[in-house]
Amino acid sequence: IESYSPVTPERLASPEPGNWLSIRRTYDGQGHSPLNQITPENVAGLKEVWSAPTGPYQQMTAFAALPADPAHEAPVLMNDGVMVVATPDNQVVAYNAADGKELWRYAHSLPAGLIPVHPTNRGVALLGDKVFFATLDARLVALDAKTGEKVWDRALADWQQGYYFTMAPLAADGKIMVGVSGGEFGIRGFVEASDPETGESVWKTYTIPEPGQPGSETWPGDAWKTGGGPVWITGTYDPERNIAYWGVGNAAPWPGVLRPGDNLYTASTIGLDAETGEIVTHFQYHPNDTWDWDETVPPTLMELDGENLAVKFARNGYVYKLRRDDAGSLSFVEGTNYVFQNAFDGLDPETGRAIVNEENRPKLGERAEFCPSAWGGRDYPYDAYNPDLGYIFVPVNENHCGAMEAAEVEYEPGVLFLGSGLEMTPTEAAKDHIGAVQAWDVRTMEKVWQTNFKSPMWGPMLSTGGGVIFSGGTNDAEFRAFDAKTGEILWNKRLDGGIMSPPISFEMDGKQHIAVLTGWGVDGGRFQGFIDAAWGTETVTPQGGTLYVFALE
Ligand SMILES: O=C(O)c1cc(C(=O)O)c2c(n1)C(=O)C(=O)c1cc(C(=O)O)[nH]c1-2
Ligand SMILES: [Ca+2]
Repeated sequence: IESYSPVTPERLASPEPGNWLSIRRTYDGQGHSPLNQITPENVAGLKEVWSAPTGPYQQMTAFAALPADPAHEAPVLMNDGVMVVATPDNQVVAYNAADGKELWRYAHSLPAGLIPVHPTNRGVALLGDKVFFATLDARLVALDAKTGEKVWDRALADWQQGYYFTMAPLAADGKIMVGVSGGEFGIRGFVEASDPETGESVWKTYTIPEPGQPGSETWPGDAWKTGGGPVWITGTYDPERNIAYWGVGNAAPWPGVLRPGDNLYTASTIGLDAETGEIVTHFQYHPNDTWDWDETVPPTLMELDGENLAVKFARNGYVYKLRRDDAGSLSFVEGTNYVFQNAFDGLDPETGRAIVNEENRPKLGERAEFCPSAWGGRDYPYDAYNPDLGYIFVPVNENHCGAMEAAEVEYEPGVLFLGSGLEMTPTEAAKDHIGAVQAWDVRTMEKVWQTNFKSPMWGPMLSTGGGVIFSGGTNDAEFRAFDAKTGEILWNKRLDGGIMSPPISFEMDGKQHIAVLTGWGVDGGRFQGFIDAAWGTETVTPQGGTLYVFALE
């Protein structure tokens, strides 16, 4: 690449309307493009401009206990005509946005014996003249953005002990931050910041406190050492207060009865001082997680009517409106369930603490049923926020329940540390629909519309200034445009594979474009597998693996 526009901190904090420089475009996680040429009136005229296969996968061993196909979950980033994307098998590819021509490709070599439980990658971070990505063998890699050549590469944890990376790094405050996966292996989760030039560690903050640290009193004995708390979705960031908000996943092993206590900071949002890594605020969605409800998606940040807010659709089936005070501390405003949920009796109206229904809580040697299942009201796929409307759009799955029966389990490094089986059963109402997109008005915290799909919904959302939202996510490989105000489907096109990656919007030659990647698998595929098993059906969704670009003619 001859001319590459360096990605400055200023550009990351305030990207040009025509570019998409970080995975949700802006640090607040809104997934919103201000471009407004594509409108409800003209979106039906959207046509493919070009498409490019991301190429064959490197060989990866399948996870025999719970097989899954690799899935594209990375958005393509757009920087002044250069597009960069990461593939599920840890390749990074740069394309010319004008014609889809491949500019360079980097293939990270994965060690023999690696068995990815979640074979995916959620994208790269751009900073300066480098591209950063985090690998399934727990390394952080820096590439030269002009050539794709490796600049440095460092192991942040030991993959043989069950640590791995699936998230896109966060480039903020002159650092590259990344959180670690491995909640199903009894890891001790962390977020680590590295120096972009040298790769050296700047700070490392564990999500599970050790004895003596605040929150350690919420863990019995040595349980903190293997307590889980993975962080596998990129944090949102408030540049003004220099706080990054990260979501912390499930506690390990799964059944809460094996580790009595609140188990901070599992199933929480934590706010880290980007300078030091210090935990400056936290909000726990449910104490003593026992449902594998990773709360890893960070809250979406917005300023509305002069208030700094954070809205979180939790995997536990409740939506939370939180306030961020002048120091960036989180406090509960209100919350309600957005799908049917019978694990809680409600939320404490003052604190937002979940009031757990003890009857449905998994116990030792006794099967307990709960709704929604472990995959929750929503899983990984991002919501998006339209600041003009004050609406937030969230992909959900409902009408499915789970069950667990707790059993004692011995920790062994690098071996699944679950303490329960995993069940998922669609309910009678699932015959009508499982997946849906919901729109909520953040002012009133009321649902404005809901558009249902018979299929599960595993598609991250894109919001645009023209009042059109885009997503895939269903097992029929359709890519759709919806009216942001009503939820009406305005346009749809079947692509070469199911879509689990976030669509983006960018400008080229004065024209608004939409780009998205196909690539179906990981937990959306597993979830479909459980439905097929319950109903005796066989759903085949093409795998895809192609980058598509669309524009009006
Ligand atoms: O505990 C963990 O470390 C961990 C990691 C991941 C991941 O890194 O993708 C997922 C999950 N858990 C998980 O529970 C889950 O439902 C899930 C879905 C997906 C996906 O890509 O669709 N990843 C993950
Ligand atoms: Ca998990």
